[in-house]
Amino acid sequence: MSLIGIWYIGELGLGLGLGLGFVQIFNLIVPQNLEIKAQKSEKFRIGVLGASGYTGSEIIRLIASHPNYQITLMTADRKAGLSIGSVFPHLVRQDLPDMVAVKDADFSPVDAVFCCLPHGTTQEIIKGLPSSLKIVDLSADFRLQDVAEYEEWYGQPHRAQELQKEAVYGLTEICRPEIQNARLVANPGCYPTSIQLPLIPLIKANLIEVKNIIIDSKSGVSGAGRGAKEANLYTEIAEGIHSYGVTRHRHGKSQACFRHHSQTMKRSNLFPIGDFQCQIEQGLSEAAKSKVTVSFTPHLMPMSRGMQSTIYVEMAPGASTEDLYQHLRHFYEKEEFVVLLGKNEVPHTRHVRGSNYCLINVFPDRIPGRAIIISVIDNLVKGASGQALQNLNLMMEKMALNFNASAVYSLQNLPSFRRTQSCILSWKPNQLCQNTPRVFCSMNMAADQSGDSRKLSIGDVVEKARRLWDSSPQPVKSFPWNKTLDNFIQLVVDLVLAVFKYLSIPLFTVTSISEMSYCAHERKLYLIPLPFLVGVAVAGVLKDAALGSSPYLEHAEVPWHLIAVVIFFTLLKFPGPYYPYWGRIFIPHFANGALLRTLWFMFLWSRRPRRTSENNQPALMTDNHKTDEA
Ligand SMILES: NC(=O)C1=CN([C@@H]2O[C@H](COP(=O)(O)OP(=O)(O)OC[C@H]3O[C@@H](n4cnc5c(N)ncnc54)[C@H](OP(=O)(O)O)[C@@H]3O)[C@@H](O)[C@H]2O)C=CC1
Ligand SMILES: CC(=O)N[C@@H](CCC(=O)OP(=O)(O)O)C(=O)O
Repeated sequence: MSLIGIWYIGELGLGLGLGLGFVQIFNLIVPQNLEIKAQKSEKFRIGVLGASGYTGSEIIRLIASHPNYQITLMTADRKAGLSIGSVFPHLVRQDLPDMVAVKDADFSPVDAVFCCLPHGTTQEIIKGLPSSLKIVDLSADFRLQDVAEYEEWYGQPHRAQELQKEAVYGLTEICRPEIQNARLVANPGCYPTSIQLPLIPLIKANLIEVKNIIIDSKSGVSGAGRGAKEANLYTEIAEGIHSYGVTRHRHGKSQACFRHHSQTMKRSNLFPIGDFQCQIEQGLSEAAKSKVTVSFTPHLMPMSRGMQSTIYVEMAPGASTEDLYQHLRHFYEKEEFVVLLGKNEVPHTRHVRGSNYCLINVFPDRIPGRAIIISVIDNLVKGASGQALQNLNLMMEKMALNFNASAVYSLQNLPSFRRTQSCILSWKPNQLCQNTPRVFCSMNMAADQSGDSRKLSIGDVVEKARRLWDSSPQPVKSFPWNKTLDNFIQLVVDLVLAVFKYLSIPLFTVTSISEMSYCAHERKLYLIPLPFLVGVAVAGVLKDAALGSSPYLEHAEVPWHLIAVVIFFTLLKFPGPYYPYWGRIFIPHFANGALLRTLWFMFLWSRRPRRTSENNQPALMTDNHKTDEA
């Protein structure tokens, strides 16, 4: 029993020793494989169509501190030809190109675009964009899956029906896998975002009834865009609130109608506000797998930005508000931007100004069996540009992997790229210093207004580190940190390999002793040379057969055929104690013979004369080459 134990340990030791010996030889043969190349990260080039609008300017503000994006193109309509600083002074320190008209735009230096244009205009423009571009569209033009319904609501055929087929709805937290693979993402509107984020998980979990859902939403005036409209004048909005699109808002319910505040304008300027199967019902019906109809009334509030949706629902039989709350909390616990507040805490629009958060809470209604859900967002960030940036981050993640595939770029830079999904958007203007210059939120943004003060995320810590880095003296910044790290890693690897290399010799000795001891115990010591020599011969035959089958192997950078032989014979040795009697006498020695001969081949391989770069061709020896050499 003890002999078998020694034999078994010895066998494991030999396998380990040989494996590590091969690693060392592999290392000698292809040192360039371990070389970590410190590559300077390149940035994706971004176009913002509609940069002079509210959502466009928010995209620019958010991208200003994005480590992987750089804006190379901006368009405007009436403001074409102007600099962004002259339109939005809070962006004056940005080093950005002037805005141009879409028809004059050059899309060649662009990898992806945010399309922040009015509905209707967008389809035509997107249709004309190069098909290589990734697109996040903030308008309503690609949100409805059925183009017939688009036609019904907008009174004209959808002008990019092929694109509609590939468009993916961009409710980030719900549609993440589809967004990752998309080329064209239809960003949800602000109302549908604030409503669907709490409702879809509850409907999917059958925790609420899909009938009798009542939604009361309130929006800041920036939701209507920057264009001058009589209904959005200060005197029309201040010191009061009003509902609009009652029973017929395009996000909520289905009747051809026009934006309330346009009604004093000429009819040709009117804006259709009805989508037949509107977004909210489209999303909720998909979650419920049956038609869902909601009561939805939007309101205009005397505030520049922010949105609250108060949602009244009937709970499923047996469900409690605690169940609803716990389900949502669990559903979003790994999400950076959707946060369930503590018990009894009421979400305020003030708490999300300028941030990408959606704050949610669930309260019991006084009517038994009903619950009240409150959800707040910033309509311009989570309701538009912030979510659009989240979506582009997802879409570009795959591209980042191919971006510089030859280098270790993906390993070195992808984590930081991923982090941008959270840290870049949880950036709190006026609270944390970013890459200079600092960019402030355009509309009435004051200190402490934008973030959730309780939340100190990893993003904050990263930002602090970045601040520290930015303020470091130049010698610290120019020190070759990457190379130092590479050298350190190389040193550790060399040390580990050296330790194992010298360990493999005693391990091999122990192994041989254990195998011979077993044979001696069985009085079969005299038989050992036989399987050993057969193993030696078989290894030679296998090597020659491999080289004969593929001439590439002779000049390959790595002796794959020898590695394969080693793996085969090591595996052959592993089940040693379980072989029948004669198998235990013969097989380990047979494998040892083959392994030793293969190790010798590897040693010769590592000492073989290297080809020079001029002599780098003859991987495949053609007859011509042979003649030339002769
Ligand atoms: N505001 C919000 O809260 C939300 C808006 N959205 C959607 O995002 C899109 C943009 O909204 P928002 O930024 O508020 O709108 P704005 O009115 O503030 O901006 C519109 C932008 O589009 C440009 N533009 C207007 N007409 C044309 C045209 N015919 N050709 C080319 N460019 C044109 C404008 O240029 P110029 O200024 O030079 O005229 C401006 O840059 C809309 O589809 C909107 O529904 C979605 C969610 C929320
Ligand atoms: C206050 C105001 O006018 N709000 C806009 C909605 C903004 C929004 O949700 O964006 P989408 O239009 O792109 O969906 C409206 O009611 O039409």
